[in-house]
Amino acid sequence: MKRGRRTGESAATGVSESERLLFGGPLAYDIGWDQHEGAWLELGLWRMARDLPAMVGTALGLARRADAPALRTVLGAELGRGIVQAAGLVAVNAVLGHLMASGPTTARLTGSAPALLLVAVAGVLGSLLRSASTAATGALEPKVQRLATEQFLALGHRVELTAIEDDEFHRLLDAARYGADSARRMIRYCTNVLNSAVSLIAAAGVLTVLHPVLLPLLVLMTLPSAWGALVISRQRYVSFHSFLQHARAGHLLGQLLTEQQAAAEVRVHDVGPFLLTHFRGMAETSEREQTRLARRAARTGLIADAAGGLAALATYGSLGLLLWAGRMDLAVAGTAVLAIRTGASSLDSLVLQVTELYQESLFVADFTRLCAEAEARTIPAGGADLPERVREVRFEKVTFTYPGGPGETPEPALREVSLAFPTGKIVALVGENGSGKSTLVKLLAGLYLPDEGGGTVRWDDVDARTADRSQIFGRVALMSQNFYNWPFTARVNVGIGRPGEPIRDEAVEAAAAFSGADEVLAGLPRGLRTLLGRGYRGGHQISGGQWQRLGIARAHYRDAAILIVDEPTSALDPLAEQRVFDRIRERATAGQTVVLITHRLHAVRHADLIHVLKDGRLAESGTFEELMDERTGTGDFRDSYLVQADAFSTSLPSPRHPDARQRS
Ligand SMILES: Nc1ncnc2c1ncn2[C@@H]1O[C@H](COP(=O)(O)OP(=O)(O)OP(=O)(O)O)[C@@H](O)[C@H]1O
Repeated sequence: MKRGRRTGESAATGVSESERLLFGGPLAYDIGWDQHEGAWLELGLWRMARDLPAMVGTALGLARRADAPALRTVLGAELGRGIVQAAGLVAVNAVLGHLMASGPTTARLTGSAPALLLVAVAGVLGSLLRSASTAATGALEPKVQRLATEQFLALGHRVELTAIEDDEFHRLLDAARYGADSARRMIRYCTNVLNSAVSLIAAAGVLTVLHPVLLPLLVLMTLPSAWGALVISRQRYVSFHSFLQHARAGHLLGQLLTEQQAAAEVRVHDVGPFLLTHFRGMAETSEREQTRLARRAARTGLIADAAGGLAALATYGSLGLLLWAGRMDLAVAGTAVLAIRTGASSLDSLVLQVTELYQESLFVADFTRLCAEAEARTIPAGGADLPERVREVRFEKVTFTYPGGPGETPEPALREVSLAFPTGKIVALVGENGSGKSTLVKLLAGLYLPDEGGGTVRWDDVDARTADRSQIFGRVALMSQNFYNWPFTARVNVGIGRPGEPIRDEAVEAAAAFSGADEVLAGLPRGLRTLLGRGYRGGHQISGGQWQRLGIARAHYRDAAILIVDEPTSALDPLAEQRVFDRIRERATAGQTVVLITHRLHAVRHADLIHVLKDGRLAESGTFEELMDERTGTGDFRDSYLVQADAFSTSLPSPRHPDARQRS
């Protein structure tokens, strides 16, 4: 029943044509939360009362860690303000008592003077305490946000790669990012709640003394607005979750229109109007949702106001009745009206602040859930030590499957693969697109582990599953197909290969010479200090091949035991490519293991060992000669090699470039 109602809430907006066309289906949907989390979404008074303390505890815990003295100042000042307000109310009561007593006006005025002075002192003290609280809150909030964001980012970068690639985990990451901001806002709401609660207690205390029936009436007056605020808050929260991916996709469309990478195609292919149309399509879906929410909020607000009005009528009616029946003095009734007004506004503000606090706390709960989930999916720290000098890394019947989406049963990307990477050798991995080469080297690099019961990757006798993964990472330099172009200086683009150490310019220059990036550096306006990335002051753009040379330099600078190069030279010109392959051979001679993935089969002639993958299985292994020999090879490698060789078989004029002639 509840599930149906909730699903209906967001389904009401429908799926836009843009979502269907660009993203293949609805992005605003209710999955996950209903099915897995269920009860935590139930926003009711009871649940709020039960969960809120823990959530407030989380925010206050963050605040204490961020700046304990500032937190103490805020709490002390707010508590003080409440007490001062209570004293002020009592003093007002005394003033009214004196003014409405019988006797000459001068005597009544003189009699009320001390109480009046107390009212004034309470006002001044209240202002001082408020400014102390404002200053401390202002200092505390950004620190809490920084701490929460840092915690979020620290967890995010330590989780397994499979978690980062998991759609559900990504949704949680999105929500938790918002939760870090919520932690900041919670501090303000916490102080407001504290303040309203103390002044409410003061007003309630005064009311109870005046007449016991006034207190329940005060509570009755506020219940409808509490209900209204809760319902609206719940609707907003459900909507936020339903629209998380939709909002990200809409943002993406906006970004694509102005992004540098897409800029050329956007203009030449005239993609701009297409993207803009769909941006509007997506935005209109969001607008419909906002309109729907606003209508429901207006309806809920009306009902709450009507009920609140009836309750106010009952309260003031009861006060009138008490006066009429002579059960209350006029002075007491005056104070009662004042206390009811103060109490009602404190209670209103308390309810509003608690509801806001609760709404924020739900996002902080996402943050807490992310922390727990990330903790469970974090790459474990510690483990078995790798041998000082590893003789080989061995794959034994390794099967690996990428996680599938809901309702999918994905096929394994690797099936029972057994092969070895001996130390100090050049090992080539070849095979068709999608045959599993990149997946296999990610297992070698420790980024993925084999399926449960799906074989073992061994570093000599140490199983990668139980090994200290940071040691595996430390042994590997990865120059992957999709290496990252860091939008920093050229120096950092190479030096980030060893991020834990100060960058040494001589080593950076040596690494650049290794990959041919020295020529790139020579052409940069500020050499190593040139910022690589348009869009920032002094930013410089380099070509795809030049980025690749820098990427290879970075992998070399890392100076790891195993150098994995996945299609390292796809963007290099032929001479630069030849130079890189020559240098890679030198590295292997110097004792480094080189794992080379390439589709240019002539480049693997000099490999010590070639593994051929096909449909996620090992098709054959051997030296170039063995694979080319009809008696020892299966033909998988030979056939592909001959197809490529055939393209070059016509006799060509000899090269003019001296380097090329030397090598031929
Ligand atoms: N992150 C991923 N999530 C899910 N499936 C993936 C992921 N990466 C690769 N795959 C799938 O795993 C299979 C093997 O992909 P892989 O990238 O290892 O192939 P490859 O041999 O390196 O291909 P190519 O020569 O085109 O680079 C493919 O079917 C691919 O769709």
